[in-house]
Amino acid sequence: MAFYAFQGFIITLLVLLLTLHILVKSRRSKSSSFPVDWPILGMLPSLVGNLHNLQEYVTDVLATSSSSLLAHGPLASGMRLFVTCDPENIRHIFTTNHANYPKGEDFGEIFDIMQGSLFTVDGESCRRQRGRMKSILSNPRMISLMSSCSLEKVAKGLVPFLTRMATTRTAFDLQDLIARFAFDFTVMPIFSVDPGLLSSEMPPMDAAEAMDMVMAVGLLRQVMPASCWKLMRWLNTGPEKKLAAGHSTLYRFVMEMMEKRKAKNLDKEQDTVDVVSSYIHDPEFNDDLLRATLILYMVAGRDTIGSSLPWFFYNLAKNSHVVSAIRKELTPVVLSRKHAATTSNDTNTIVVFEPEDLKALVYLQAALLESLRLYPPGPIVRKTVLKDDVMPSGHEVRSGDTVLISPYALGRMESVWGKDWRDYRPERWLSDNGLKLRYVPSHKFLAFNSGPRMCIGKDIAIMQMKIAAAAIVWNFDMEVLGKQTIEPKLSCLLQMKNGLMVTVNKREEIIQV
Ligand code: HEM
Repeated sequence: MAFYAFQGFIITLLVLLLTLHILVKSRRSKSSSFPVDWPILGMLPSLVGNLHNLQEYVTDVLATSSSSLLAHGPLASGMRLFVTCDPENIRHIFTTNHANYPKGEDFGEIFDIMQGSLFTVDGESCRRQRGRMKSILSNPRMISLMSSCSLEKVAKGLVPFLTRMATTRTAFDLQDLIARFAFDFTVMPIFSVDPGLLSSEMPPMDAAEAMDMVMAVGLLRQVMPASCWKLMRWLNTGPEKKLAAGHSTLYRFVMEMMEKRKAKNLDKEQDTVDVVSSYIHDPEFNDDLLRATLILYMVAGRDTIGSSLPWFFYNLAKNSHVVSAIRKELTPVVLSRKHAATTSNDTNTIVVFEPEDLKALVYLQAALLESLRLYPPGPIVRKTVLKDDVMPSGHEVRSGDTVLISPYALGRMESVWGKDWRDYRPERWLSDNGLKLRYVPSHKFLAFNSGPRMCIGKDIAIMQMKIAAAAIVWNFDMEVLGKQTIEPKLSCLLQMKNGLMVTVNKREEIIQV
């Protein structure tokens, strides 16, 4: 037994060293021309060699493999991967035969900070926790609280900051700003406490950075043989060491928020509506499960919206006609407000839009969805195979195989979106007369997942993004600085590796009445 453990350790070590060697070489050469499956080492060298460019690499490989392929891990690892972005396979995996494709037990190990919460479980536990979250997130008072938190942060945080940057003509990192904004408005309805990342002091973002670390190391843990990352965790080295520090930071953050919430004596009040109040008296949610669930709420809202909006503004910066079309759609809302107002006829003041103003705006929604097509916050989804099965594409998968589905590649397949898939074109989401949103099935547009594990917060998310997008687009002109390399970071979250430096100008003479 000890001999086999030692042998396993040596093989893992060798694979690790070889992998690091290839990584260093490929960083120097910037090459992405490895074959997918190597003898003995399987797909590991090509994966590691293309880590700097992973999403594009997976997209290229899938585009040249009829949207699906089987690959192998190193010989000793027994790892088999099925990678796909074929809509028919996606429908099969997420809906028709979804019981055969759970997240799997190792998913809970990979995202151990949320272990036991809905994010990591399947089966009965998933059914119960999902039902609970659905009822919390469909409560009109919760929806209204979440919208008002975003609105407050737009009016009191985002807009004053942008006005300052416009007045002083200062360039800033939009991704950093949105990260602060999304962190605050996500945490507020969970704990009834404003963490204040988007305030004039711009405090350090330790907890937000720890969440980024969970997602970055989460990706490495998904593509590496488990023995590799577990060895690094045991040795407390490399990314695993940083992750351990990130976990401590997040635990501390949740504890601090709970203390601040407690000091407000909210649990004595009957009508408290925050997320904590929905769980705190439930004996099923012991301290660990409660903490994991609260972190899941933070991840679900902050990570997704925080990484979507920078890509949205990046797309707008390259497509000024879309900016004009959004402003055209917003104009009647502003005019009707102006006509309703009796005291002011100043057309140049800042306008912040209420959820009711924005519900019916289909072009703005289409522009957001089109950005999510090209830049889905979760670029890779992982499932495991329970029983041997045959995919609609004809590929055979075996019990224990890992399935990787790429929403990033799916949004870029010519076979799904046509020859103009590269173009950012909100019109593809609209009916011919432009008045209604077109129905696009979720197995062709996977940004919000598909089937029984579909995102529960989709409508809330769209509203929160509309609130921020409308205020920024209406009140400011934005320009992306030249000479930046805009590319995805290596993470489960599609963030920009180097941020997004922009300048803004306050719009003048917005409406000629
Ligand atoms: C742009 C915004 C958003 C996108 C693109 C998005 C996307 C997704 C995706 C892809 C999943 C599946 C994750 C997985 O199973 O691994 C998911 C699940 C989930 N989302 Fe969202 N989400 C967004 C915003 C939100 C917001 C604002 C909330 C809460 C207010 C939310 C709540 C949830 C919950 C609770 C789940 C877990 C469902 C389950 O595991 O069964 N999401 N979301």
